[in-house]
Amino acid sequence: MSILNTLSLASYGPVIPVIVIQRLEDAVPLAQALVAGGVRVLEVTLRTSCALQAMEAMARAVPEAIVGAGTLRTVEDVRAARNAGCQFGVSPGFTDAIGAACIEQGLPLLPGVSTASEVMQANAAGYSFLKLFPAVAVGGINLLKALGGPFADVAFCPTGGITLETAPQFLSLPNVKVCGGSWLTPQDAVDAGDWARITRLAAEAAAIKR
Ligand SMILES: O=C(O)C(=O)C[C@H](O)[C@H](O)COP(=O)(O)O
Repeated sequence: MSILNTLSLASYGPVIPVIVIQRLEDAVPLAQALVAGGVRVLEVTLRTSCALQAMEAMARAVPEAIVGAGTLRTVEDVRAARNAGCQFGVSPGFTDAIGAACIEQGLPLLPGVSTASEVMQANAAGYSFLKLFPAVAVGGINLLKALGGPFADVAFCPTGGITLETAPQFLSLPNVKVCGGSWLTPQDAVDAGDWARITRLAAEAAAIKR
């Protein structure tokens, strides 16, 4: 399945889990656990050395999963994510180089921004669905409401500091289509192979009303 634009990712559910894979062998059971809980869009951060292999393994073994690469920081990261078969990319911030590389290589990008100037820079490069990162630290709900004035046509995926309890407040804003968060995949649960707990966390997140 190919995703035409990143905004369509929001149609799969209210939360995109931000995943850090430390051990390659955890990748497939973790993806299976999230999908079993009703969460299909998975952002795997490029923060670890096995991340690219983890994405490939998830995409191959769990066809219901829509696997994307997070933490894209360079043009090389974009190329690597594309080669690993990722269906979308997410960057913590925005540069014209990342924006252009994703368009050139056909990788739908959810670029990160945290200021009005960065929103304008991303818009100028053709992006109007943006990750607000780190969402809570840069102003959270108040910032999103304020950005909704001048940027009424821009949609956001706030990520950074959001929890199961606070996600509904974010999702009630007209310019928030989906939230990102790492709370669905706590490191201690992954380390312990507690996939049932991750399925429960995924099911709770998938059930959030928006
Ligand atoms: O690694 C990346 O690419 C990031 O952009 C950072 C993550 O999106 C946030 O760290 C998730 O935030 P928490 O849900 O507060 O853990």
